[in-house]
Amino acid sequence: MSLETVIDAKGISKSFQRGTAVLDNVSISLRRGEMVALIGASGSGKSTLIRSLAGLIPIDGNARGNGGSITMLGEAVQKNGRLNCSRALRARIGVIFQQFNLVPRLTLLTNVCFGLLGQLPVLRGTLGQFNDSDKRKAMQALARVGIAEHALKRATELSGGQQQRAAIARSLVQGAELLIADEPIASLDPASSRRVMDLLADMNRNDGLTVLVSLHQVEYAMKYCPRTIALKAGKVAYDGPSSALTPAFLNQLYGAESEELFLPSFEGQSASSHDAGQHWSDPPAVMPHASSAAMTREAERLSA
Ligand SMILES: Nc1ncnc2c1ncn2[C@@H]1O[C@H](COP(=O)(O)OP(=O)(O)OP(=O)(O)O)[C@@H](O)[C@H]1O
Repeated sequence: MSLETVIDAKGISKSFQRGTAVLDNVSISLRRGEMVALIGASGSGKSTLIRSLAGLIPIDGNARGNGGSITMLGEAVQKNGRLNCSRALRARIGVIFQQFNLVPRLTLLTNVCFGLLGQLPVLRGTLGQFNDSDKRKAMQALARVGIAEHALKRATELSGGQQQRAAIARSLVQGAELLIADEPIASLDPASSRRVMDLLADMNRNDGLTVLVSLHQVEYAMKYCPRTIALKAGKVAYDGPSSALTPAFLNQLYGAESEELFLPSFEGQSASSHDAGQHWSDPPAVMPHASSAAMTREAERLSA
């Protein structure tokens, strides 16, 4: 694997209101080819971090000019509160959202063609004039994600899982080198969640895409992502192998959210096993956010 750093965020902070830091001096870096999970309790700052990395919101700056920086694929996205993301750089970064961000009244084919905008002359792109070659690329991407037969349906006619796969197809035609996904499976059922995570893992393995994916469900982080970064109250609380996450640490990370879920199956696992980087011998039956019986069954299936 190349050792090239493709995400480099240094000392970034973000406050929406004066004096309330949602991100507090966060530094993370990802190397090309990694697949990394971003986890944390609700409100810990995962979406804010993803949106900052994608150059969708400005990070905080300060008068001294040393307010943190984000560099992606070797180019500055923002520095000390100033956004500076070029069109060319945006074309190299795919962003996947929980709510898919497709244009509802347009067909899947057209939505996927929008992934080509960064490669087309501005006028043709602005007018949405896609030629046969563009459409062929979009069809190939839709076939890859397994929904080619729905190409001419409007986005609204499809299930959440199918729409998310279309959003992934859009990143495929975009030719993104780096994919940042903000809770892409949060609104999907377990079967659709697996398909989406399988696709991200396939793009990571076979296309060499670097993937940063925020997840509510720790079991998916452990199953799909060799490395996990955990946020707690806007700070990095853990950055290391997913296999070394311990029940004790996760209980602490999720606090009240996981109190009842973790205790019975995680007794005997101590914080020291986390420190020593030991692995769970038996993955837990129930994970944070696994509030329904369906999710419990899913966790068991994934850990089989
Ligand atoms: N545009 C905004 N204006 C004001 N506050 C915001 C804004 N966006 C996020 N916040 C606040 O920032 C904090 C972190 O939100 P964020 O969405 O990043 O958390 P999260 O970890 O992604 O949570 P969840 O898992 O529930 O999606 C929350 O307290 C939220 O209310």
